[in-house]
Amino acid sequence: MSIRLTNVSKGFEHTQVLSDISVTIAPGEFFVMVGPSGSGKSTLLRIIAGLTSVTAGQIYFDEREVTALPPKERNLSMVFQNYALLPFMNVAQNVRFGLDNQQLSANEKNKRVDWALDLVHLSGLRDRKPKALSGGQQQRVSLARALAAKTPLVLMDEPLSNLDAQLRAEMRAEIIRLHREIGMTLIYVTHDQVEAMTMGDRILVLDAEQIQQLGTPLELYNHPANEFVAKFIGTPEMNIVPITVNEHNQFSLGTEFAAQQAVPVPFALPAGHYHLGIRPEQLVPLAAAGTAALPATVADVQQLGNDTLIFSDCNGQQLVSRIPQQFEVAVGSRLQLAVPPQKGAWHLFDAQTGAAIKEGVADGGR
Ligand SMILES: Nc1ncnc2c1ncn2[C@@H]1O[C@H](COP(=O)(O)OP(=O)(O)OP(=O)(O)O)[C@@H](O)[C@H]1O
Repeated sequence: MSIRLTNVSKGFEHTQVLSDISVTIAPGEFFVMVGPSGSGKSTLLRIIAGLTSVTAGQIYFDEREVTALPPKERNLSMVFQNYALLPFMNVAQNVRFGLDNQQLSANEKNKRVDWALDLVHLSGLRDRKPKALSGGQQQRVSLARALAAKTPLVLMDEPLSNLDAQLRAEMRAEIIRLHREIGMTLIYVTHDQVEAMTMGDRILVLDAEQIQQLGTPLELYNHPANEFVAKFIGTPEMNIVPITVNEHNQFSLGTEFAAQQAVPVPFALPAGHYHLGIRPEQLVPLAAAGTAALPATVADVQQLGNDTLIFSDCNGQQLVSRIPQQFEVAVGSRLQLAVPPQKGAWHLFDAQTGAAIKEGVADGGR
């Protein structure tokens, strides 16, 4: 089922939450909506479900307008963060309960329950009550209940946020598998950018009432539309620092040109003030002092086992580097951070608006 929102806005009494949201979701897509707390992700999902009305705009399912339809007429199912299981029913009864709205024979309902429990690997626990299940198992029951209805659209609102890290990773893989097997349209809300990056065909980043960017995970990572997306996607977050470029194509960190810190820009960049974004993995120390390097002082080191994070100070700007190995360096020592020579590692943003500078400058006038 395809989903289309046109100019959807939503305000509550004292707050505007969504303004003019337009988006089309393709049939069978795994579509993730991500954003910080309070950005309106759940509100947008509830609008699609029919649980919250819009202030303006229209919603279409397969080109049929559903804006005014109640949830039970929209042919969808939902999975919530808190599982929403009924404590006095066992696992099989909870799954069957999700079929109550459907005109199916008792035999067909039994088959659906068996099928859904099998899908989530819970057939052996069908007689247990929810309180005798782990958090991950309870979440599996709520998944089974949503899947048993075989609706062409499934909505999930932070379904994994009550689980510990290991279970979360397991359930992530499980949901990806279920989506692949069943092929329903899946709209998934999370505030966790790792979930968004690893699960979604496309990601919609929501903030300040607006769509900040819509694209595939790697489009967002490699070409963030603005500083908000650049910082939101990726861990540790992208370094974004003010730079000043002079007429000799040299730059220094900071809002004023510092001649003693000047480093050549590896491509033509008009003089001016910018915000420069560099991913931590693209800002690694040079073995020896080089011409295109930023001198920095190590402020902190975090050994993660497989990676080392180095936090440093360069001309008053805080920077973080990620080195994909164990790396010994003392706090207080001096480092030369190599300026990445490839243009793709440079993310330039407008110093006032934070919008990515795409044409003519960062891409060298392509
Ligand atoms: N029924 C309501 N009445 C008034 N304000 C509401 C209502 N529901 C949500 N809001 C407000 O709308 C804004 C967005 O809430 P929403 O739950 O959609 O955000 P979210 O991005 O899902 O956040 P979180 O990640 O914290 O769940 C918040 O400021 C919230 O206080």
